Formats: sequence, structure tokens, C-alpha cells
Amino acid sequence: MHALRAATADPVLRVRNLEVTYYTDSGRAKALDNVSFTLNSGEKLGMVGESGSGKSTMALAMMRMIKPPGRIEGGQVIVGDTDLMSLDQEGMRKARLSKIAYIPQGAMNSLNPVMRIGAQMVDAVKSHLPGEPKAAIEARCRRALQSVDLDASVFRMYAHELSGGMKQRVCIAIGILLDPHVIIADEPTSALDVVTQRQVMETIDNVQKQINAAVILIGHDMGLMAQFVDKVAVMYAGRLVEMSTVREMFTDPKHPYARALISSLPSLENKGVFQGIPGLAPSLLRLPSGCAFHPRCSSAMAMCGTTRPEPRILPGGRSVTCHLYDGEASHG
Ligand SMILES: Nc1ncnc2c1ncn2[C@@H]1O[C@H](COP(=O)(O)OP(=O)(O)OP(=O)(O)O)[C@@H](O)[C@H]1O
Repeated sequence: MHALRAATADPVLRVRNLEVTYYTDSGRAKALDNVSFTLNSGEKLGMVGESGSGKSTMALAMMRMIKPPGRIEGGQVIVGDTDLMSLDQEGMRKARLSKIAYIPQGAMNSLNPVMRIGAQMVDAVKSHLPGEPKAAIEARCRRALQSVDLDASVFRMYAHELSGGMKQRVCIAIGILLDPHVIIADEPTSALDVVTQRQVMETIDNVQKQINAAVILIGHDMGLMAQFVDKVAVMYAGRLVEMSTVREMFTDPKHPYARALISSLPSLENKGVFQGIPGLAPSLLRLPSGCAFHPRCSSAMAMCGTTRPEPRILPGGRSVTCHLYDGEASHG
């Protein structure tokens, strides 16, 4: 484990036209609408957007863990050269943790309280490597603990003996047990104090470098993300409205929603002024016509109320889903 993979510029993850719908009693909610993006090995992507914009749905869909009333309606999630959507149940079970690992929201509170940390880690590996001797599995687990800067003694501890930050690091250690190519961490720092948040982000950064995985960090904290990720993806009402490098996103956001998000970040210059985004996030059951953001958009044009914009790749490679850029881009 942790043999350094060669850094490549080849995409290790290609998400193509991913679609998820929740069939609720009140109607159909398209929680993921034609989402596509790619990530290279070693790249870190921050995924942001208001609550309900589809970030967790995206993670669950990539893991094929969407439960009824939700349904994956289409699309591909290609890791290396395997489309996860084409695997049978057993193939997908094996792919989880070995090709793609998921650290869910609140994972640290889901550790089994009556099982030692080591036993939980061993269990996670066992089903993937049935022929592996116990000693080798245990050694693998101890190495994983070491890579997240936890003492070897944690192997024999129970969850209640650990701090929040330590528990979150255990979850990261479990996520990297089989050297996945892609790691998705859903709000890995929520409910932690700012110092611990930083440490957890640094831990993710370190393990990501060790195994050269592509990492997707889901979160709300743009400021914290900016310090750790390479690219930022902004979700709005189930669509990916912009994806650019972190520098482009912070210095020159293109989508009006991304611009509003960036300008609502507090700064010393506008101290005391809270700049929000007017209006409310729409219900997925009653999305506005055309571009779902148009009722809140200060740059909206007549066509925005009638015609849905499609994702476009701008010169330089960033992707934007907005009619403002219709003239200067190719379809994504
Ligand atoms: N089990 C469900 N049944 C019905 N609708 C659901 C279900 N889960 C999610 N949804 C719908 O999907 C949308 C996206 O939810 P999701 O949890 O992916 O958002 P999110 O961006 O991760 O939010 P948060 O930041 O609050 O975690 C929600 O607005 C909701 O309408």
C-alpha cells in the first residue's frame, strides 16, 4: 500500500451526463441533471453549493448508493477504464473502497461504539481481500493509521476514547485502506473546531499525495476549501453551473451564481456588510423555466427565462452553464 502512483495528466475520473431523480409523493425531483466533469490523478476538487443543490446526491450516485425513492436515470462514472455504472452488484461492491472511497457526512459519528477501531478496519478490508492473512491485513490497517498521523495504539481503542478530529482521521484511514483512485469526502470538517478542521484537511492533503488519488471535497466553507483544492465546482439546483481552477474561481468567477457566492464571502474591506444572494434556492419540484437561477440573477436576459443553458467549455478549459457565454464557447 501507498506505493507512489505516477502522477499523470490522464483523467482518472470521468463523470458523464449523470442523472438522478427522486420520485416523491409530491412529484419528481431531478436532483442531478446531466452532470459531467473530469478529474486527473492527484487533483483535488471542492464541490460547493447551497443546501439541497445536489452535492451529496452526486457523491451517492458516484458510489451507486442512491436509495429509493431516488433512482440513477443515466450517465457514466468512469474510474480508470471502468464504468462503475456497468458493473454488476458484486463488481460494484468490490470497486467501493478499492477504486472509489466515500467518507459520508457525519462518518465519524457512525463508527461502531462497541468494536475496537482496529476490528472495524480489519472488517472493511477482509471482504475485499478474502485470501489475505490476518497479520497482513492488520499491518495494512496500522499503516493506514500511521498515514493519517494517528498513533498505533488507536488500533486497540474504542471510538469514545478519541476526539472528533481523531475519529475523522480514522474514517479517512478506512477510506484509504485499499489505495482508491478516487476519494469523496462529504463535509469532512463540519462539527469540528477551526484548528481541527485545518488538521483534517492537511491529513486529507497528505494521504492524497501519498496515493496520488483524485479527491472530491464536498463542503460549504469556500474559504477553507480555497486553501486546499485545485479546482472548484459550483452546483445549483442539481446542475453543475461552473467548474474552474480555484484561482479562476476566486479572482474571476464567470457564472453569476458563482460570482454571488464569492462576493458574499466576508472580507476586511466590507466588514460589517452582509452581502447575500437575493431570493431563495428553488424547490426541485417546481424549478423555474429556462435557467433555474434566472429569478435570482442580476445579469438575467430575456432568453434565460425560456431557454435552458447547456454546459460550455470556455477557452482555457473551464466549464460554465450560462447564456452570458453563448458566444465565446463550445459545448461541453
Ligand atoms: N430521500 C430523498 N427523497 C426525496 N428527495 C430527496 C431525497 N434526498 C434528496 N432529495 C432531494 O435532492 C435534493 C438534493 O439533495 P442533496 O442531499 O444531494 O443536497 P446537498 O447539496 O448535499 O445538501 P446539503 O448541503 O444540505 O447536504 C434535495 O433538495 C431534495 O429535494
